[in-house]
Amino acid sequence: MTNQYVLILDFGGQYNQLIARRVRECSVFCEVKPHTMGVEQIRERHPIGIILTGGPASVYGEGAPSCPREIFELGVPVLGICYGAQLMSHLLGGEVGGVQNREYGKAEIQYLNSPLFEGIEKQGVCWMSHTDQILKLPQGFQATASTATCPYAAMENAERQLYGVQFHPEVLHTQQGTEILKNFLYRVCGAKGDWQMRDYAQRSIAEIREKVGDGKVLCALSGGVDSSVAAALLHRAVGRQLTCIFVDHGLMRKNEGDEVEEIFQNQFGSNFIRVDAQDRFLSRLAGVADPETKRKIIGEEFIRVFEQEGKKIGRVDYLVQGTIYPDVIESGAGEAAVIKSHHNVGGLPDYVDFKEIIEPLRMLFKDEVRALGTELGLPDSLVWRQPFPGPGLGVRVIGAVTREKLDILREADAIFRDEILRAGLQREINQYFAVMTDMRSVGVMGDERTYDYTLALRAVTTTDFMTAQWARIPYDILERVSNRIVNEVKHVNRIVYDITSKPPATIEWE
Ligand SMILES: Nc1ncnc2c1ncn2[C@@H]1O[C@H](COP(=O)(O)OP(=O)(O)OP(=O)(O)O)[C@@H](O)[C@H]1O
Ligand SMILES: O=c1[nH]c(=O)c2[nH+]cn([C@@H]3O[C@H](COP(=O)(O)O)[C@@H](O)[C@H]3O)c2[nH]1
Ligand SMILES: NC(=O)CC[C@H](N)C(=O)O
Ligand SMILES: [Mg+2]
Repeated sequence: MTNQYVLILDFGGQYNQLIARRVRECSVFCEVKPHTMGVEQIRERHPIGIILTGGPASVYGEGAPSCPREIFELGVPVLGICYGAQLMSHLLGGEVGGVQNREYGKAEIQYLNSPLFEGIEKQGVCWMSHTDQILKLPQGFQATASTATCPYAAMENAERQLYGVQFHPEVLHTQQGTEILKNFLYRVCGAKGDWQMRDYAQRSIAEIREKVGDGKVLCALSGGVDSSVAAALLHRAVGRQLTCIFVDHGLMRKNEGDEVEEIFQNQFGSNFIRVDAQDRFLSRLAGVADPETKRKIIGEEFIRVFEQEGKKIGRVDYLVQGTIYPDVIESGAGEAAVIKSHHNVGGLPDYVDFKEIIEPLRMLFKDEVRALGTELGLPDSLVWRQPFPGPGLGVRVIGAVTREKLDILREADAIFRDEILRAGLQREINQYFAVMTDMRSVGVMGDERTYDYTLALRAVTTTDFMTAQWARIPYDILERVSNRIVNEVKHVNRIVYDITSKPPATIEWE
């Protein structure tokens, strides 16, 4: 494991994991670490470059997060982004202050000569998100970019290899952002591009082995992409010490439990348990309509089932989950707001009876998890499965969950998925499913009045599931789906198609 290494010091910005992701995209290994890391620890890691992230604080505010001034003396190139650039300026004797024209969103930017901007158009669009800015450059620095309201949109001291940008190159709205980061890595830090997904796999396998030793591990396996990839990693790392556990909570799709059992009972060694926990989940959910409460109940029940089954195997120290980065950020990691409590993060109970939860994919985005799955040799049918949330149909039956509503939803959802498959759209559309609304309306069937449920269809295109577009499914396919559902599924007399993007909506309805 002798990959070149870039250290990202975290000051609490919203886009920090995106920085890490872009660096990985440039084939360079990196880690995000707290800004409190000491200089000695930093030195020991021999970084080829250091990136200081953005963050919500003001450098001159009380208790503002900082980093040791010595990192600018290590002879290692440093790139400060937004707060990171302001901090660099502040620590090196420049001046930072609030300005009237806070810049938020896209801005026209003019780039000057700099290794960071080599090979890119001098006029471009960047993404800004700040209320403070650098008012006076530290000694030895010069401005290398500007916008209408921000004269020091970039600064550098090329001799000392210190660079700062006020804008966010990691956000795709910054047209040449990836190029700029690449320039920092390759032209300034001397990166060779010696990192690949394969290295991520090897590194995590080694780390898992070291942590687990000869202990036993229980892997929560849903049959979905994330947990399959996590299980594959674990199986490589600890072989027969691994048991995979699949919980049928009664909120699975049509035939899903049997399909998962069939695929996985011999996939990662033969230690596979299927638990029928339908009654306990459904009875705890009875009459509960609030989405967050439902999610928390499901999150807790999952853990209690894992604990119980763990005890049956003997002493199990580690629980593995296929948690990925969007689950973490939406559940309100660090400074971020809670959007919804993913069952495996924000929905976890306070007390969990395992020594540790291992989440080897916690920092990865969905498309990176897929790449890793392919790297580990998982079949395409698994790697490209559409995601299915842990709380399952529990968050797709709006309001209180009943067996009747679940049954209706299962049938309708199966028809929708079947038609998408028949139309060959399953790769193009990244997630598609039916939602059982909590609403009934009047219809007419066979000359008779009906008063039945409204069912919604949801389909989106996305790469990272953090933002999404509603899918433009051809009308004739929608029509066929609608006809089939109303004809084949009792108690549904109206179908609607969800045409909202994320944001402002989310992909799931609850
Ligand atoms: N029915 C289940 N039985 C056991 N574990 C589960 C179940 N559902 C979810 N989990 C656990 O919760 C984690 C998060 O669920 P999530 O749906 O995000 O991931 P996934 O099912 O592995 O992948 P995908 O996003 O493709 O559905 C899973 O990785 C798995 O560890
Ligand atoms: O395992 C999960 N546990 C959850 O609690 C959960 N909630 C949403 N999702 C999935 O996450 C992606 C983004 O969904 P939202 O736009 O609805 O937040 C979509 O792919 C959702 O299906 C979940 N997955
Ligand atoms: N995005 C950022 O890093 C913001 C930095 C600082 N809080 C500002 O408002 O200017
Ligand atoms: Mg899932």
